[in-house]
Amino acid sequence: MDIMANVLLAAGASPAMVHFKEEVPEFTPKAAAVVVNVGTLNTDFLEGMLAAAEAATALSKPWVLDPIAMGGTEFRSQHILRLARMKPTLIRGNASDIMALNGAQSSSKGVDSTAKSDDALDSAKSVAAKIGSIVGITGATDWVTDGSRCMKVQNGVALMSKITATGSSVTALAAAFIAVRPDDPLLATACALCAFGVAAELASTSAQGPASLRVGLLDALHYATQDDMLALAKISAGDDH
Ligand SMILES: Nc1ncnc2c1ncn2[C@@H]1O[C@H](COP(=O)(O)OP(=O)(O)OP(=O)(O)O)[C@@H](O)[C@H]1O
Ligand SMILES: Cc1ncsc1CCO
Ligand SMILES: [Mg+2]
Repeated sequence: MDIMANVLLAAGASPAMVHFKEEVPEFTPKAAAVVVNVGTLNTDFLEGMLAAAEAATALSKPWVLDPIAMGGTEFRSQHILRLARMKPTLIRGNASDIMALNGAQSSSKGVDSTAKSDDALDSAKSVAAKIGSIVGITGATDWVTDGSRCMKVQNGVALMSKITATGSSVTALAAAFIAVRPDDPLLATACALCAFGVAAELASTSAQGPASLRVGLLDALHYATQDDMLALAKISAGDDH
């Protein structure tokens, strides 16, 4: 929650961490987009998540789902599937999460993926087509698909996987980008993944390890210019690996 909220602030968005179901009806109309992140799932959070997903849908607001550790436990899988069937605008996960969401046996190491993002692209396409959501997979290469159209992003540094919740943070950043371009959530998601990866690249030149990369990533998201982004962006259309 800390890094997610700070990533949003550094990038110019305005986070609000609202979990209690009683607050959802009043708060959702004030949000430009809703993030449902099952990272530290419990029954109280779940009630808030279901209410928020319902409220966002009723208000035609974009909402995104981060299916962390899909397949990790029966409880988690059952409720992630229920949330996914509510048709989020975007589902963003790592390769193991997306493959498990498509029905494969979970292959994760805790919350971390043991699969490569390229190997989850078919699962992502299948989930996107079945549910009608945009699906994003992160990893060395990030992919975004709506089931037929695909975009590929090759920014970022490997050390990002040693900072907890960078995935959750980029999911939240994608929600903020979708709030700005609701007409093209696939493009907005690809741009969010790209901007996050470029910020990490800028930060990595002075980082000494995960902790200083985490600090530098927030600084770079705040200070990076449009020229920095355009100079380093590695983003393309199509699904050739
Ligand atoms: N090997 C890599 N090279 C470049 N970037 C990477 C690499 N691995 C992960 N990333 C980047 O790190 C971010 C998080 O991706 P990751 O796939 O680790 O998410 P996740 O496992 O869901 O994260 P978390 O569980 O920590 O929230 C993404 O922006 C992704 O592009
Ligand atoms: C480590 C961890 N455990 C539950 S959520 C989370 C953050 C990244 O997914
Ligand atoms: Mg990870």
